[in-house]
Amino acid sequence: FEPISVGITIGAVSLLTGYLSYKDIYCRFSECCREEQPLNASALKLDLEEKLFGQHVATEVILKALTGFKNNKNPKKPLTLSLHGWAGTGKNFVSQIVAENLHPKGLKSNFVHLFVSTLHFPHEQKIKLYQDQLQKWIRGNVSACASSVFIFDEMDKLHPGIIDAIKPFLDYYEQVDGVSYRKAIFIFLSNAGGDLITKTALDFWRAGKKREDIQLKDLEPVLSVGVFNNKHSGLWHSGLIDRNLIDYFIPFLPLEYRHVKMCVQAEMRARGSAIDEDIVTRVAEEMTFFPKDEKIYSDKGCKTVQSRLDFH
Ligand SMILES: Nc1ncnc2c1ncn2[C@@H]1O[C@H](COP(=O)(O)OP(=O)(O)OP(=O)(O)O)[C@@H](O)[C@H]1O
Repeated sequence: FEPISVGITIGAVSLLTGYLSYKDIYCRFSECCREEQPLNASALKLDLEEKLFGQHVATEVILKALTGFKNNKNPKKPLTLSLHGWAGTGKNFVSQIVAENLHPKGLKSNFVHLFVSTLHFPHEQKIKLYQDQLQKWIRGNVSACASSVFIFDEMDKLHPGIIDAIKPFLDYYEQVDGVSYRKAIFIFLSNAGGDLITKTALDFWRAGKKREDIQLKDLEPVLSVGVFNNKHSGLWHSGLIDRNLIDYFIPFLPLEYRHVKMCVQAEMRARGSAIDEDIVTRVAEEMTFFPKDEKIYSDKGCKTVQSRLDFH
């Protein structure tokens, strides 16, 4: 044994463990960006299966997309998900679940950022300013935490100029101005294609087929007409689609009466109250359903369930 090198080794080891335990303690009290932390895929699966009702296609695609991306040590581009569907079908809700599974504080995390078009970018004449601010914001946040999550709600109302501003970050570049965006996740939410997704679900229902038999391949052509070739949609104008910058298009099906009931029950559970089936039925029956004759799908999805429950 050579006393000096043994001493150095012991010193180095204790410094390292000291640093690790310091980091552990620090991260317990203050939020840390744990970019190398693997995704707990079974926890995400359980969350989606237990909390998200009536969205078997979205559940499957989201699981596949996130596990694939997080298991890849060397992604070539950031993950971009585009969520489509009717109002109140769970697009924001899913983003929240995804965010919580990536960063435990979810939407409150310093590493998760939600933008709402009409709220954050309301004035068309200020587009240049918004572009500048948004680019700085994304650059700053990805530099601080590579696995940052950016959610853009109301994507169909987003000015194409704003989409242009995010486009360089979504591409296959190794770095943009010294920052790599390849571990970040971008989630876009929109109603674009919602009417055509509903039509497909309705065709299945009218043909006597089960909702659960609807597959992604049944909806892909629908999305391609409603979203990819819709010249009025911001997505089309921005060229995100023809440059293949969106990794997954995720359809959300319209919700039925039984799903609305499940939402009411979930809300009662969340409020810590016992499930009262009479109230569940009353709240669900107060919602309006379409089409006019069959009345199958809730026109607001589960959106107003929480406020309606307050009246009972
Ligand atoms: N599929 C679902 N499963 C469980 N709960 C749901 C589902 N869809 C909606 N909800 C409930 O309804 C609330 C409103 O839904 P959410 O905001 O996710 O709708 P959205 O699809 O984003 O609508 P919009 O397009 O209008 O923004 C959610 O917070 C959640 O409580």
